[in-house]
Formats: sequence, C-alpha cells, structure tokens
Amino acid sequence: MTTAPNSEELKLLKDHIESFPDFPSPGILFRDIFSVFRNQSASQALHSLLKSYALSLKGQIDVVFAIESRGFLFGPYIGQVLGIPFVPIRKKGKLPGVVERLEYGLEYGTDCIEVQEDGGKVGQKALIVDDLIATGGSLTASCQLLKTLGVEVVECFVIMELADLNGRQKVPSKVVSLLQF
Ligand SMILES: O=P(O)(O)OC[C@H]1O[C@H](OP(=O)(O)OP(=O)(O)O)[C@H](O)[C@@H]1O
Ligand SMILES: Nc1ncnc2[nH]cnc12
Ligand SMILES: [Mg+2]
Repeated sequence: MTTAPNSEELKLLKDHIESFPDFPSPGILFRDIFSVFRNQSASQALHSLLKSYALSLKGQIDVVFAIESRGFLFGPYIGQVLGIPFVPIRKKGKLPGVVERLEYGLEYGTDCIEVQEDGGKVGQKALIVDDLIATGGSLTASCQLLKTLGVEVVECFVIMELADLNGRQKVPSKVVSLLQF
C-alpha cells in the first residue's frame, strides 16, 4: 500500500475480530472474520479500509482472484472498486466449464483447487484475496495454479496474518496484510 491504512479503522476492526481457542481442533486459536459483520462500525471500517487498499492499486491490476470461501467476502468488492473482473478459486468439482486444477500437499493428505481457464489471460496482472494467511499453503497453491493460466500474481492481500507462522515466506508473491496477530 502506498499510504498507511487508517489506524483508528484498523483498531476498530481488530477489536471486533473474535478469537475462539481450540477451534476447530485443540491448540488452534480461531480468528473469526464473520464477527466483524455483526457490528456496523467495524463493518464500515473494514469497508473503508478495503476501498482505500483497492484504490491504491488502481491501474496496476487486471483481475482479482479470491480463495473459497472466506475470500469471496472481499474479492468481488475489490474488483468492483477497481472496475476489473473478479474470478473465484474453488475446491475441486465446484466450477463449471473448462478448469485448470492443482493438487497440493497438506500436513496430512492432499487438497485440490480449480480455476476456470478463461478466468485470466496470459500476461495479465493479478491480485489474490483471502481473509487470512496462516501457513501460507492456500495462497502458495493459488499462486501456482494461476501460473498455469499464464497470469502474473503481482500481490496477495489478506485481512489477517498469523505472523508467528511465517506463512508469507512460503508465498512466491508479495503479501499485504491489514492486521497482524
Ligand atoms: O494459510 P493457510 O494455512 O492455507 O490457511 C489459511 C486458509 O485457511 C482458512 O480457510 P479454510 O480452508 O478453513 O476454508 P474456508 O475459507 O472455506 O472457511 C482461511 O480462510 C484461509 O483460506
Ligand atoms: N487460526 C485461524 N483462524 C481462522 N482461520 C484459520 N485458517 C487457518 N488458521 C486459522
Ligand atoms: Mg479460506
């Protein structure tokens, strides 16, 4: 971001993110983005922060991708502010038409994500959006998937970063976060 985000809005936002210990499994402190939408002031602060962030990218991005499912809360709005398309990245078997697919390793087992092959054109500049970066696995896999379309991932944007996990080090593109925990 070229200008620093508004610190009062950031505080309001952070104060309204509820944390749930041991969800969905023991040892995980779950940061719930949905709690923001229960409070009008926090919701408006988030809206304003997203708008400022998006406008700081004006002219630099051709297409916005977001990661199922929580990324869908923000991707379409950022696309709208910039006047550019929004394209979803989804779990296997959810998207119609011709898709590109990437299977990637998890701590246990594998996962698979897809994007419609006409979602981005070779050489286009892309932004990937999600609510949160933890290990960085989802953003890393999404960057790899978009490489198969030939688009260039200029930046990844998240509302929350779990800084201790150092997920951004894994991601092959620049990562911008509004809040760090
Ligand atoms: O950096 P990572 O370790 O990949 O973790 C971050 C991802 O995990 C969560 O999504 P989740 O897969 O729980 O699904 P959801 O968005 O559908 O709730 C979160 O919304 C991010 O997408
Ligand atoms: N701690 C956490 N809170 C919310 N979503 C997550 N996704 C991965 N880790 C998470
Ligand atoms: Mg998610």
